[in-house]
Order: sequence, then structure tokens, then C-alpha cells
Amino acid sequence: MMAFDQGEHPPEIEISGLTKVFGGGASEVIAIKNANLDLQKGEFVSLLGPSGCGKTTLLRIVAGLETPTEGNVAVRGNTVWKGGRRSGPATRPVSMMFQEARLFPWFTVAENVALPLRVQGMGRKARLEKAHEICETVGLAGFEHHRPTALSGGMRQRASLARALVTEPQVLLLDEPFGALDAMTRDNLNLELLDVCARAHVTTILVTHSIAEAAFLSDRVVVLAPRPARIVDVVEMPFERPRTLDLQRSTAFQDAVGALRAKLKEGAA
Ligand SMILES: Nc1ncnc2c1ncn2[C@@H]1O[C@H](COP(=O)(O)OP(=O)(O)OP(=O)(O)O)[C@@H](O)[C@H]1O
Repeated sequence: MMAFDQGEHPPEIEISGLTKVFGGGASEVIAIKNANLDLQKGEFVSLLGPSGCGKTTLLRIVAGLETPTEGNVAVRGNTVWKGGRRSGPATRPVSMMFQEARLFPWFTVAENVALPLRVQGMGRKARLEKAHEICETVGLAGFEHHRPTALSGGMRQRASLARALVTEPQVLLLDEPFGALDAMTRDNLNLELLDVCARAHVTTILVTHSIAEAAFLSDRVVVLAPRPARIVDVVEMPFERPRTLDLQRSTAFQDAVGALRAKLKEGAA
């Protein structure tokens, strides 16, 4: 799988003229300035940029959690924001995952994973069955009855990923999901993430500080610059899928990482 045709189908996520300003007067911060971005179904796009360039804010606006100052967002043809105002249906086929696992310590892994289904009103037996299925997919088989405190950091993030996937979302929004983990665990989880996203044909936006992670996972990388926060460029990662860690040793990959680093530098200048 490679090179998504930007014109063939209506975009799965449409972002246009998006601006977000926090505060006012002397404390005004322009977190995003006139961002435009479309994602096709099944595409994996990373937001790459230095701290404070508006990555998390952009993700939260797409999730419907943050109100933009101006602009439009639509997910799967349904308006989320129009002219900076909330619009469209209240429920969306979107799941979000954060850097911290945010699991409830008094629930088991399976109960945590099943929570979004409980919110949707699914009965206990059915939702726990579904949670067990997803736990198996993300490598947590055998740990369903454990409490989160009995898990390693990597396993807690697996549980968090399972919870994000349990509703079979069409769109996955990931805010540095494995940023706090050691490099080896992070590599393994990223490989599994790619596998899950490809199998379910999920459209994914990932926020990351890591140039190599963005290059390895993405179809396209959105390079962001701070002050004023803006999109510097959207760079295609022309690597075949499925990808293996060997890709990272290739000259083509190193070149792509070098090109992204140069774009980041250009944006910071
Ligand atoms: N609720 C808020 N109130 C005021 N300013 C905010 C708020 N949320 C974010 N900001 C500001 O908006 C800018 C962008 O923040 P954001 O968290 O989106 O950046 P980021 O690129 O995700 O940073 P990091 O990589 O450190 O997480 C920052 O200058 C931040 O201080």
C-alpha cells in the first residue's frame, strides 16, 4: 500500500482555515494559524514539531474537545466545527489516546478497555467479551483480570490502545502515545500499531516529537513551526508497506529523516 490518491475519494478528515488563539492582549497565544489539511481513508499522518507549536491543540480540535477560533473541521463528511462553531452530530467515530494511559486503578484491564462500550450502553457480558477480543489483538491476553497497577508502562499503554480500539473507530487520534516508554518497547508497540491500523483501515493522526518515528509510521508528515504556529510543509514518506524496523537502516529512510530535520530547522528560523 502506498501513495494515497488525494483526489479519488472525499477526504476522511477535512481541516480548512483552522485558527486557534488562546487568551488575549499581552497574553495572547496563536496556537494554530490558518491550517489546511485533508486525510484520505486509511491514511497515517503525523504532526511533527517542537514543543508548543500547536500539535495537541490541533488534535483536540479534530476530536471535538477544543473549540477553534476560526475554521472548519469535518470527519467522514460530518461537520465537527464550522466557522469556529460546533456543528453536526454529537457522537463521532473517533477515538483518542494520550501519553499517559489514564486507566482507572479500581477496574481490571478488561473493565477499563470495555468502558467506552459501557458509555454506549452495551450490556456487561457483551462488552467484556469484546474487551477480551481486543486485549488479545494488542498482546494483553492473560492480563484481562489484572489491575492497571500490576502492569508495566508498556502494557498500560497497550490497555489504553485497546480501549481506544474497542469501539472500532474509523479515526484514531494519538497524542504521543508511546512517548514515555523505552526505545525497544516503543518500537514494538509502533509495529503493532501499524498492523492494527492497516488491518482495520483506520485513518490515524499521530502527534510526535520524534522525527524517526514520524518517518517510519507515516504516509505523510506534517511539519509544524512555532511562533507563529503554522504548517511548514506536508512531506510524503514513500516507503512500501508493511514496514519493518530494517527500513530505518536504509539510505532512503535516513535521507527522509534528514529532509524532515531540515524542514523543522527551516520552520524554526
Ligand atoms: N488551555 C490553554 N490556555 C492557554 N494557552 C494554551 C492552552 N493550551 C495550549 N496553550 C498554548 O498553545 C500553544 C500550543 O500548545 P500545544 O499543547 O498544542 O502544543 P504542542 O505542540 O502539543 O506542545 P507539546 O509538544 O509540548 O505537547 C502553547 O504555546 C500553549 O502554551
